[in-house]
Amino acid sequence: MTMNRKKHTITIAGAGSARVPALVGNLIEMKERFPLTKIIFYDIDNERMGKMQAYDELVLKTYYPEAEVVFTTDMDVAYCHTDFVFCQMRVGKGEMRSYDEKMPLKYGLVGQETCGPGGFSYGMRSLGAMKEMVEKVRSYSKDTWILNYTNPAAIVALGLDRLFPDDKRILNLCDQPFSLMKSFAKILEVPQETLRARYFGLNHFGWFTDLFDTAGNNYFDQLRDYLKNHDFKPFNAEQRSKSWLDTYVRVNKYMQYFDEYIPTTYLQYYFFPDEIVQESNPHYTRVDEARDSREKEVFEVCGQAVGRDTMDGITMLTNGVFGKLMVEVAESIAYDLHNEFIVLVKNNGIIPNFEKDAIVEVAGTIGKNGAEGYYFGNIDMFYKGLMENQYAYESLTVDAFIEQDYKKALEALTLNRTVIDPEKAKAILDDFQSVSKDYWVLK
Ligand SMILES: NC(=O)c1ccc[n+]([C@@H]2O[C@H](COP(=O)([O-])OP(=O)(O)OC[C@H]3O[C@@H](n4cnc5c(N)ncnc54)[C@H](O)[C@@H]3O)[C@@H](O)[C@H]2O)c1
Ligand SMILES: O=P(O)(O)OC[C@H]1O[C@H](O[C@H]2[C@H](O)[C@@H](O)[C@@H](O)O[C@@H]2CO)[C@H](O)[C@@H](O)[C@@H]1O
Ligand SMILES: [Mn+2]
Repeated sequence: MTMNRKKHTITIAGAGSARVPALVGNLIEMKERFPLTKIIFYDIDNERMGKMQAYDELVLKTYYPEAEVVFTTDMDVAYCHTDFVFCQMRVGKGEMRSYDEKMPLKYGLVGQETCGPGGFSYGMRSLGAMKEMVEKVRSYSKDTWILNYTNPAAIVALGLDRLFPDDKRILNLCDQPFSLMKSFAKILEVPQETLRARYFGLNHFGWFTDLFDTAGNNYFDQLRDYLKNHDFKPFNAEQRSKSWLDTYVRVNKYMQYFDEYIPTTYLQYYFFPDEIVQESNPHYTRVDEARDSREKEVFEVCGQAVGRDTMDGITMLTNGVFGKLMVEVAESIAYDLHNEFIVLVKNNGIIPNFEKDAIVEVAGTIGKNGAEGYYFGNIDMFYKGLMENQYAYESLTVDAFIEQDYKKALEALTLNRTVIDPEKAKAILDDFQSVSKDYWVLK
């Protein structure tokens, strides 16, 4: 189906991500909906990006010959002339994620990529590189859209809003609600494309409050009853690592206590930290599992393309979540479609009885001016208390980064529901500081 839409240039920042080959597949699948003239692959690590370059080049030469393809480690080449930045850096890479996930376990604290003390340390790292990226992009253009996956999205989104308050072309994304809705669709045996949700919270700290389809059929009570009586499995359970399968099942545990709404998988770290710590292996955490599964599989497929000039016998990778969401968001902006997504937006009264400056995660639409959240209304005391505490942690973390303020960092960690104890907060903060000198400094 030829749509003759305006063509764009995109820059993939963090192109050494093991998720990028599948993102390229999504771009190929959606070339009529979101056509491109040029794709710039940018990373600071040429060796890592190089592991996938032969594949990226071959699959695009085969299925997207009209697109110009550039690989670079030069920030200026990456950002000087581009319509969209698809940003997915892992600042400090797996090496630092390993510290994020392992060091807290020494103190009986949750070790996780985006939540708890690991999320604090990761947020401090990401804000530095993200600030540098935005400044570089904006030194060339105020019009380039920055679509960002770089985590922890909660800290990055709030920090960039504080650092660039007038920049209206930065949009932070999370694929978790989109991914969970795919799993809900499979459970309910309905097409995901027709499903719509209502949701509220902060990033990786929220709840589904409704689920219905475009024909007006409501599925929320049916889904909630299912999840109270059956193990929750992801739509792609057969492809997921054990730690993710365990994560999904803990949603059932949460709902044995609180079943008004359906929680994101990430809330478990704040409700069952001790159990999760007990089940954690301080020598082998999610980063190791991801390296030995997703990364290993992707690098193996990409390795098949080295020296080849056809894709014969080589699978084209795609991803029904990460890459698909990013491209659909870019499409909705580029052509002002106002499609519905779960979006990260400034509260500003969407939840009237919650902090107006918080970045909340709610249902909404995306068009040429970015994301607009649907009005949600007041939230009950239980959720308000949880979110105000979490927002205070997020806000103090951003302050600690901007002001290089040790005391605010300690306050942030002490507030975090997975830490609480100031002795442990100080111990983990000092440990993280000792390994983070290349990324952040506190005075
Ligand atoms: N928001 C979401 O819901 C969501 C979903 C999935 C992944 N992510 C995030 O996306 C990012 C990528 O994760 P992954 O596992 O796919 O990637 P990865 O760890 O496989 O690779 C990340 C790449 O980023 C590069 N990088 C680091 N600093 C950079 C910088 N300053 N400029 C350019 N590139 C830089 C690294 O060299 C590496 O090649 C992470 O932050 C991850 O947490 C977010
Ligand atoms: O542990 P990882 O590196 O495999 O994934 C961490 C990310 O997990 C979430 O995204 C998941 C998504 O929720 C899941 O269903 C599947 O589709 O993979 C996605 C990653 O592409 C979460 O939203 C991200 O913030 C995490 O970084
Ligand atoms: Mn996410």
